[in-house]
Amino acid sequence: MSEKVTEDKPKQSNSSCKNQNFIDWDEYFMAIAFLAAKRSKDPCTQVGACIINEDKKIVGVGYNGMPIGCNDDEFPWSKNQESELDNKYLYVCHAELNAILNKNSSDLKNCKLYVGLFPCNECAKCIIQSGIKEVVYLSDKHAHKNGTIASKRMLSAANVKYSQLNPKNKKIVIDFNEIDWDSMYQPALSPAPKNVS
Ligand SMILES: O=c1ccn([C@H]2C[C@H](O)[C@@H](COP(=O)(O)O)O2)c(=O)[nH]1
Ligand SMILES: [Zn+2]
Repeated sequence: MSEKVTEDKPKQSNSSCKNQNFIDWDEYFMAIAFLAAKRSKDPCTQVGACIINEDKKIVGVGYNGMPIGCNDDEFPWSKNQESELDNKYLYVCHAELNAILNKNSSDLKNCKLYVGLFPCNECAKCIIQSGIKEVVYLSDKHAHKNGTIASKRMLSAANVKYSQLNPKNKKIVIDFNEIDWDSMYQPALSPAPKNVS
């Protein structure tokens, strides 16, 4: 199975009547990162990450969650408890780390990572060591924090490019009913079969 990697700009309408309402590659991979984030049990911040190779094939997806075997009903999700041991930070695996560890290819050399939030310094180290060469992120809300500043220093030193995505589509809705729309709302286009007993 291999789909053709095509130019991702929606073209002007032409006689082929193809759907003009498709999302571009960046939006597609970022949306997959966001969909993965929906699996996160973190009540405050759900982060997802999606890694693609040079052929635009997805080679890893992950979200922030407790390590395997660490029950996410038992480990804490708080962030403001007095004891550090009662807060999530010492335990939770970050989305980028999970996406890297979930890889389904032999290595991640020259891959590109899409992530909702700019990677922290610990994730930056994993990104660099894995061979990923580019990071595309959406939010840089922790830009002022030392962790983010250190992360950017390391990524730049290691020649890992990073850029903020400004998606054309600010919202992408997934509606499971859509698959039946042609028959439900356009009966004239798909008339009921004749002579069906
Ligand atoms: O690079 C990162 C940074 C953070 N995360 C995860 C880790 C935590 O589950 C949340 C951050 O929680 P806050 O309540 O917003 O402090 O985000 C990540 O996956 N990747
Ligand atoms: Zn991180």
